[in-house]
Amino acid sequence: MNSTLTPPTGLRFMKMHGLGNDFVVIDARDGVDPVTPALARAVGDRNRGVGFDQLAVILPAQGTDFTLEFWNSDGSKAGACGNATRCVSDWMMRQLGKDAVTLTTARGTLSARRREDGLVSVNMGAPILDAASIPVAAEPMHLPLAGDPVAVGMGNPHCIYFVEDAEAVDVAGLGTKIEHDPLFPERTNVEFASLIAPDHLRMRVWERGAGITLACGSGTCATAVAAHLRGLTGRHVIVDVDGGRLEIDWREDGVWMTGPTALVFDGVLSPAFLASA
Ligand SMILES: N[C@@H](CCC[C@H](N)C(=O)O)C(=O)O
Repeated sequence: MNSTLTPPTGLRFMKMHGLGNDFVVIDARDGVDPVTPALARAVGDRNRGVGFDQLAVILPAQGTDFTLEFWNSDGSKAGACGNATRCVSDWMMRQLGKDAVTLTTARGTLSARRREDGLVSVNMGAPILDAASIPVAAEPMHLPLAGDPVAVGMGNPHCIYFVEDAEAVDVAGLGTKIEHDPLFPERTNVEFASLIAPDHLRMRVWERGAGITLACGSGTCATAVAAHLRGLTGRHVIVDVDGGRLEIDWREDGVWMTGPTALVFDGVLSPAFLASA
């Protein structure tokens, strides 16, 4: 028997995605958190590992139903990941036999629930609009950069450009440049959005630590907040991203994001792979 294909022991994982924003999820509630930056990079390698945009680790509850931490495929940590939060919350709701859960993340306590249409909503909390907390070294509503972008924090930093045609933007070229702009001491995610109607946006994204992704939940929330603050939209918007459609509702109690979730497969990282990571 080939021990690499059928390891006697190893590390179990699930593969999930929300609108093509894909995740490896490790349930570490019963043991120690196994993830290091090197392991995150190795698992995130789409040729030699499993491949993901983000790695989500479920950790023991801390006064909520569970704790969730996030890694990017470059081995950096992220304070928020909206789509992974929706996907893991959906799985946890099924595990716990509930239609709503609360979770602890680096940005605080979040809540999620299943809607009657089967889509999963998460309250991503209030947007962060003060420069020091985003963090960004300028006035967030009008950054001193060509194109007049807005900075918004959702537990992670976002730099949002409103453009005539999001399809025409060189997302990789501009995204990598802005991600590393000195205005952002912790780097930034970068969104390019165009207005379709006062309740409808088109958005493309460059994610800090992951590059172009098909969707970014926190980025979609940040873009909806920025669009409303700029007077372009109301507080409820549909956002078309490369991987599909998200619904954002900025309410009194926080920014709610709703969309589909998918569990694709589960598997085991072999001892040989873990030893080489
Ligand atoms: N895909 C995510 C965001 C993931 C984290 C981001 N790349 C960061 O470093 O802040 C989402 O759905 O929110």
